Amino acid sequence: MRVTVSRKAHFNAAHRLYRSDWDDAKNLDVFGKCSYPNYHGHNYELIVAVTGEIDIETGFVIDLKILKDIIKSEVEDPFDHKNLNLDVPEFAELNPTAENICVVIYTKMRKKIGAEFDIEVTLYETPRNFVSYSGQ
Ligand SMILES: Nc1nc2c(c(=O)[nH]1)N=C([C@H](O)[C@H](O)COP(=O)(O)OP(=O)(O)OP(=O)(O)O)CN2
Ligand SMILES: [Zn+2]
Repeated sequence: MRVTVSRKAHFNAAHRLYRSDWDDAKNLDVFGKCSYPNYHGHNYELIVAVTGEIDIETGFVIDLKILKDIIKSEVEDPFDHKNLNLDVPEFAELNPTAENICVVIYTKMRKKIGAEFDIEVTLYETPRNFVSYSGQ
């Protein structure tokens, strides 16, 4: 019997969507207002879902305190109140779209959470725009 345990988190961050090998006009055409040169912010909402067997002794799939601490150290501390393009090394050469941010977070989670667990990361960039990744 596999059960899913989820933890919500949030971070505020600035970004700009653009490709340095495109001129400003093409960036504006493709990425719209998210390509504006002076950056802009989003209130990102994150859900990390961990699926596994319930431990007979504890009744836990995973201790939510452990999940909370992993999300804090891997996502909140490095991303919150940062400029993703300038401050976060993973996005130095990677466009910080919601899709790419979601995959980066999944990869960081995957390194910290045991292989016996399945993980799904859902990232809301706005209340109506969200993406999910589960390593497929
Ligand atoms: N596939 C993607 N498309 C877009 C992304 C993305 O990351 N992946 N990002 C953006 C913008 O950064 C942003 O998410 C869109 O902002 P906005 O249009 O303001 O979104 P809203 O939900 O506020 O828009 P409403 O029209 O009010 O619903 C664009 N595309
Ligand atoms: Zn944006």
